[in-house]
Amino acid sequence: MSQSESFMATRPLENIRLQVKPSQGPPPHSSNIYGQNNLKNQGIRIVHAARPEGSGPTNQATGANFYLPYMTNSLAVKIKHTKTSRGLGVFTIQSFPAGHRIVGEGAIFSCVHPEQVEEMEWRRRVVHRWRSLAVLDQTWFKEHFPQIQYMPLGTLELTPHEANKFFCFVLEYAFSNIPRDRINIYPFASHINHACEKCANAQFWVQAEAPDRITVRLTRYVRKGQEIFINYNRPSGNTFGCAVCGARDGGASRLRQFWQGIRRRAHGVSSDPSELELGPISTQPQPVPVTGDIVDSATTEAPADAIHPATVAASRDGKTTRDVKAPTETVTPVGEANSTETHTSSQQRVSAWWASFRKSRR
Ligand SMILES: C[S@@+](CC[C@H](N)C(=O)[O-])C[C@H]1O[C@@H](n2cnc3c(N)ncnc32)[C@H](O)[C@@H]1O
Repeated sequence: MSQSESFMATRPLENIRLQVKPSQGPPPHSSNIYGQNNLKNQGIRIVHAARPEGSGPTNQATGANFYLPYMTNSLAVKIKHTKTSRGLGVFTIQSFPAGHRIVGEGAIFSCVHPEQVEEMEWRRRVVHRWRSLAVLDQTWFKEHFPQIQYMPLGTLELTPHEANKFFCFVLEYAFSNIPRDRINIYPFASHINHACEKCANAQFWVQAEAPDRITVRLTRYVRKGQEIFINYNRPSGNTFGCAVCGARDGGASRLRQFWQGIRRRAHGVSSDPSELELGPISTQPQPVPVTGDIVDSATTEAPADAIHPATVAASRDGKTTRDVKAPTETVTPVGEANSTETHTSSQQRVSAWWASFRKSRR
């Protein structure tokens, strides 16, 4: 037996985890996570890279015969590090007016909605979905989302740790489609960070029908280099606050409101929502969330062909409640209730004392 044969005999191929070297840079037809596109300077925008003839489609959502939809927005926005705990974010490459459609793109990863199947079955399908991606797609996905850099390439089994991290990633980055049967991850939209309703400078819609394309529109004028924010609109709130004013879902103290005002002005945002320069989409029906961590901002009034907001987050047992109000920035000043109570009781004490004083004088 030759040396290589003995190696194969003792270590069957399926038990060997491939040692994948870091790539030497993005493939020439794609952009890296910073939105740099080699072809951009030549004025060429590659939307889809064709699959080799005869190979099956990668994208289950669209059934289209292409590898991942590559950067379609690299001339309008770029992904870069926010230099904060938020990690990456989406920034404009030039100034845009309110109402501008800043992102319009197809999903790069699509799988069954967690509400549709049992948890274990959902997990199984998500892993299967990853393993069935072409290696080129997996590589691109990993380069684009640093959170999944640890994922093995090809059809290798995931370790329980890798699988768990991947589930969390999918739930954190995916948007639900409107029938709530699929969730999708998008190249740019899934990198947009959260801000409260007042501070978000964009809104998002997911197309009503397959292929679940997402559209992000600006709700106000955005200067070159500013970060794009959408409101995740999760009824159960986020573990993080608004990226601009720091407001937590569900309210802020008066002091926090004061700082919110200052920070908003520093970001060029009017503190009075009525003064905001709103784009045409502000006339769309307001988002309606669902209970649990899963947010679907679809409204019953939306036209049949409307595209509208829908985000998926962590929980999988949320039920749809279409009349729940979106979390608003209702502010309960700290200590106000107590001070009112104190004020009332001291008034009562004074009048009681006055009554007894008058009685004693009689
Ligand atoms: C859909 S991803 C957004 C892109 C992400 N920042 C990245 O690095 O790729 C959602 C994650 O971004 C982070 N994030 C989004 N908005 C945030 C905010 N306002 N403050 C802090 N972290 C935020 C949270 O970690 C959240 O789980």
